[in-house]
Amino acid sequence: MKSVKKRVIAIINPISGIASKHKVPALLAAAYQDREEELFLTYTKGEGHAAEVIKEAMVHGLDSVIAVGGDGTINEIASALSGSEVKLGIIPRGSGNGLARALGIPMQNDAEAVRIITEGKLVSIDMGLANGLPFFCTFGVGFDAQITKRYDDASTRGLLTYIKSAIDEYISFKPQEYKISIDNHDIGGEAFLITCANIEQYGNNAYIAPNASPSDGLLDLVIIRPLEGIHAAQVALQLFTKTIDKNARIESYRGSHIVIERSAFGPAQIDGESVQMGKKIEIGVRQQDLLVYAPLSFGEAIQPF
Ligand SMILES: Nc1ncnc2c1ncn2[C@@H]1O[C@H](COP(=O)(O)OP(=O)(O)OP(=O)(O)O)[C@@H](O)[C@H]1O
Repeated sequence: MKSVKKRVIAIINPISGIASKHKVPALLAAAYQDREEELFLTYTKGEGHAAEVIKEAMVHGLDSVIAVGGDGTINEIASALSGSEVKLGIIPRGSGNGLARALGIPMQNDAEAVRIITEGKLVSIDMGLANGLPFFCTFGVGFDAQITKRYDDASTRGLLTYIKSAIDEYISFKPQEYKISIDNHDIGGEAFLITCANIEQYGNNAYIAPNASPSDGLLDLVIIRPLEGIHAAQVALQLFTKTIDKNARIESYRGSHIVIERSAFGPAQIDGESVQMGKKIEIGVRQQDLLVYAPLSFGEAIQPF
């Protein structure tokens, strides 16, 4: 009897990030040449295309999907795979690459990223939902949502464009009043930024929730109160030194049901993509809803040296 080969699809976003992708197809073809899986490759044509490709492929049977892109590409793919047995592999090619970094997938070593997919371990991660929209990294309103909107509207991509968007936004940004609750505990007040984090970072090693776990069935709620001058500079530094939790002006909570209410409809960010959302946003989490390939060392305690 002829055995049916397992099917793997690599989905490449041609516009994500700034690093070249032209060597990725040959690298994948070589890696899968002698394996029992059959490799297919496709380039996304725009928003929503990755999900269509997966829907169609699932009808014919699908073992895994390799995302070649950033957190937006991964969000579309992971949303389509969540709750299924189909596994996700990542070759980081975004601007921020938050999920890949949080899992310990290297940024500039494609051979190793591929080896993690073919020989790494599977981990099961949570999926957050903000008014029903899935996220795997972070969801936020306030300053992070405004920067994301600016970045999405910019004509260039990459870290420098992101930094410019942040500085331009900081000059005109006005904090808002919010009603917030987490697991029925009311918080509220004025905030510069509110982030619900499934993973520790936004991407680019900007650690907004240094102790977040992607698999605990909980989200870390981080509230940054209005900041000025030196305090803003201090937070920016602590974001990149993974010490934001040491700042007394920053509040952190952990839970599984968060409600954010604001005065008007406006921007939000979901895994670094800008969306518009209503006044009331309900955020929940589905525990361990997505299977992802990670390095064998993922999850092991890092020994101080
Ligand atoms: N061919 C295409 N043309 C334009 N946009 C596309 C195309 N294919 C996919 N997209 C969209 O590109 C967006 C950005 O992709 P992605 O988030 O992966 O990159 P990034 O923003 O550079 O990285 P990161 O999210 O890690 O910062 C996604 O929302 C996706 O829907």
